[in-house]
Amino acid sequence: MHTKVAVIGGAGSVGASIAYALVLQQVHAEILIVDVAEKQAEGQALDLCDAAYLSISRCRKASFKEAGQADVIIITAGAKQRPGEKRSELIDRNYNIIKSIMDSIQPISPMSKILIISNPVDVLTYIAQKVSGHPKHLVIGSGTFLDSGRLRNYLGRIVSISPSSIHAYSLGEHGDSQFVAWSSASVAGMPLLSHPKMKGQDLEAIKRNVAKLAYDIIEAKGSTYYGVAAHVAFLAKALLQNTDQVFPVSHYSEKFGCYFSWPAVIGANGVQQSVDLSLNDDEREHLHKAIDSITSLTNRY
Ligand SMILES: NC(=O)C1=CN([C@@H]2O[C@H](COP(=O)(O)OP(=O)(O)OC[C@H]3O[C@@H](n4cnc5c(N)ncnc54)[C@H](O)[C@@H]3O)[C@@H](O)[C@H]2O)C=CC1
Ligand SMILES: CC(=O)C(=O)O
Repeated sequence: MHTKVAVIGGAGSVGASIAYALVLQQVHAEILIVDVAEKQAEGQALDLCDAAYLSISRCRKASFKEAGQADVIIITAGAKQRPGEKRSELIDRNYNIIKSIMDSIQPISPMSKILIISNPVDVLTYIAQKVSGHPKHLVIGSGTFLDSGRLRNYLGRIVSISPSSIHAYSLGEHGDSQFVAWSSASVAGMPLLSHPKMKGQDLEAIKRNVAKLAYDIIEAKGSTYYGVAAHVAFLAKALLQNTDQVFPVSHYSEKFGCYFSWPAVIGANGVQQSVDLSLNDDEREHLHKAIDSITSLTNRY
């Protein structure tokens, strides 16, 4: 099969769930499972092959070198949070892992799109681009795509409307400083905050509860993987099928000199365009705080 999607860290919970989501979403590609844990990678690939019988996807274990030639290279390798631990606390453990992976997959095919998922994702996306020298628009972090999905689910329950009819973004950092762009949020063509069921809602509490969901899931079952997997498979499809869909993902900003999560048009050329979304003064202040939080870590490298 010509099209290839590599999942590095594919033996782990997030990587294997992404591969499974790609199979279930009928992605027409060969999915390459790559991991330092070779035996587990072999097991995951064999298990996924059984599922792929009912799909147009194919699946096998592969090497780091093969991953470097894939159309989309998804990186989920690395340490995960313990209950109560912040994503930013993973940086020392995951910096070396991302750096060694970027070295082991060289030479990277010039048109490969690299999708970073490992946490802290905004910081590691910056590092992956910096150490590989791969073009900035082809290195993307999953950012707040998952948080925005969680937000839309939460708001959908409040207004009793399908989350797919709600347009609202969590932005900035896939971490504790994320914020909601309330001023641009809409439902069924009307400003979200004008919806009668949004009257009297505590917006700060909504934001806090959405940002806390990852902590709640980790506390309850040790880690999160299905939510992120479904979102990342969707993103990979947009890259492969050149859909020009808009997703809030971590991408490079020339203005701020770092990666942070912001809506972008995603297609075969990676980030095709960063969306010109306007923020009010309060949201702009939150954006600057999120950027400070990210750059306080990236500045170390
Ligand atoms: N961005 C997001 O929205 C989300 C990110 N994550 C992050 O994803 C990462 C992975 O989480 P899990 O899959 O739950 O962890 P896990 O422990 O189940 O899997 C991690 C995998 O990485 C592999 N690995 C470690 N070093 C490697 C290397 N140098 N090369 C290749 N593979 C290597 C391990 O062998 C293991 O299979 C964590 O950093 C976690 O915080 C998790 C959920 C959501
Ligand atoms: C773990 C993580 O980053 C999340 O579920 O949001």
